[in-house]
Amino acid sequence: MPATVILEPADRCCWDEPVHITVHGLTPGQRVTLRASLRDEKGAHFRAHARYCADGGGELDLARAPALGGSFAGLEPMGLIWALEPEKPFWRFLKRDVQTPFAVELEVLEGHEPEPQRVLGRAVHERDFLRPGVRREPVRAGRVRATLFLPPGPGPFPGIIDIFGIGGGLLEYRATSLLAGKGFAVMALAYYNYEDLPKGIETLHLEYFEEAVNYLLNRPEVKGPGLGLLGISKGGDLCLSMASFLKGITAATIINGCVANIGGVLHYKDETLPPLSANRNRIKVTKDGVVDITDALNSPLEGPDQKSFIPVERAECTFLFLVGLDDHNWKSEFYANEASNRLQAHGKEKPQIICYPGAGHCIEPPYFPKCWASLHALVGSPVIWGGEPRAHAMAQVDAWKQLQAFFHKHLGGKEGKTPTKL
Ligand SMILES: CCCCCCCCCC(=O)SCCNC(=O)CCNC(=O)[C@H](O)C(C)(C)COP(=O)(O)OP(=O)(O)OC[C@H]1O[C@@H](n2cnc3c(N)ncnc32)[C@H](O)[C@@H]1OP(=O)(O)O
Repeated sequence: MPATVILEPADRCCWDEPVHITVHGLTPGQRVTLRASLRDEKGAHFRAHARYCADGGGELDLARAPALGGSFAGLEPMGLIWALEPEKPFWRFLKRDVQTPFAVELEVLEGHEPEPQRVLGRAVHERDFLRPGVRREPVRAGRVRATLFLPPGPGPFPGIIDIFGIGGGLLEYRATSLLAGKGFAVMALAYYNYEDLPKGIETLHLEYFEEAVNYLLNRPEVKGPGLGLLGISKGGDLCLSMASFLKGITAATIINGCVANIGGVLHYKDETLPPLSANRNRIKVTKDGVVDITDALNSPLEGPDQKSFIPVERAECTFLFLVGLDDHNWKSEFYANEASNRLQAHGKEKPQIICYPGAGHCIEPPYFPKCWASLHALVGSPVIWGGEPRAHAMAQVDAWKQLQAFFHKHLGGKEGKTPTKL
């Protein structure tokens, strides 16, 4: 008898939302393997599988039945999504075109063998990045190259600028997922390696970011008086520099950022922050032959590298630091603590720091599969990012809630603190 896969919500939902998966029409206690797969926009194939047993009524409910092994084990209703792994080595899960969904194919296969045989049931779940009603507007204003996402309705909405890290380009998936139904006007901002912006990161000017802040604050749909900033990795130190040097910033969330300027020289008016230097002799190679750069950077507390320390004490905004304790890109916890020390030494408010045990560098929106290792544009070879898959997945769900609560609280909107579950 063929099995029926029931999805709730049926057919589609947003990427950051859970889907409830049940299978009907199995025999009591039947052993089955569930397999999920999707193909990204570059054709790379991602797969996950888990072994289950149907209950006495011949039903399998992933919210109640623990996985008995496979890509993960235990009660993990969303495991088939967050445990997706690329077939291609060193490939990172990314969404480039947020206007199209990812289609996740789910198959129910007979038995628990490593290569299961007969397909008993099948369903496709489309996972969207752009909710109905959300407006996507490319921004080409002065020098600013960005994409603005506006919630339905006239607003005004709290405004956020979203900045990614080394690699450049313009990634929109976090801005749009964050925006979707959550009431923020979010502008994903490119700053290099995109259209007519500089190709490299060697020299950046904060005046570019200032232009972006002023642009967003002047939009009639955006509620002032200040903006939120969200940055990961190199995007994190850029947010710290923006908050320290520029006006109009109310709240900043830094995901695994550095308290020093990274990668290239940063200019603002007559001030310059040199990049934190590194010692390539401290780069390690793991037993799998992949590069680990955790120890490569010098300390921003010592010698000439102190000049790269961002003067966070000048910032007038509130900070939230989200830290993966298994970050293998760099020492995110140390940097967050040093930012906190510097702020407090100057009589500023102690920032909120949330540390996630077992989470790596790339803390993405919920259910993004963890990338084990991928090309690092500055290093020129694949590097490991860190993170234990389950802990990393749990951290992503919590971090997502925390940063939204933080922005709602400080930019106006729903008040409230989300207690961390970890
Ligand atoms: C000693 C040094 C110490 C240095 C410390 C440095 C600290 C740096 C702090 C950071 O910022 S860490 C990086 C965090 N960055 C991000 O989270 C941004 C995410 N961006 C990326 O991962 C890449 O930039 C991206 C994969 C999006 C590249 O996008 P592109 O649009 O430029 O890709 P394109 O299609 O032009 O391909 C460029 C290269 O990327 C590769 N690529 C593309 N998509 C990929 C994918 N999905 N996964 C892995 N690799 C990918 C592609 O194969 C190709 O490799 P090759 O140059 O070897 O041919």
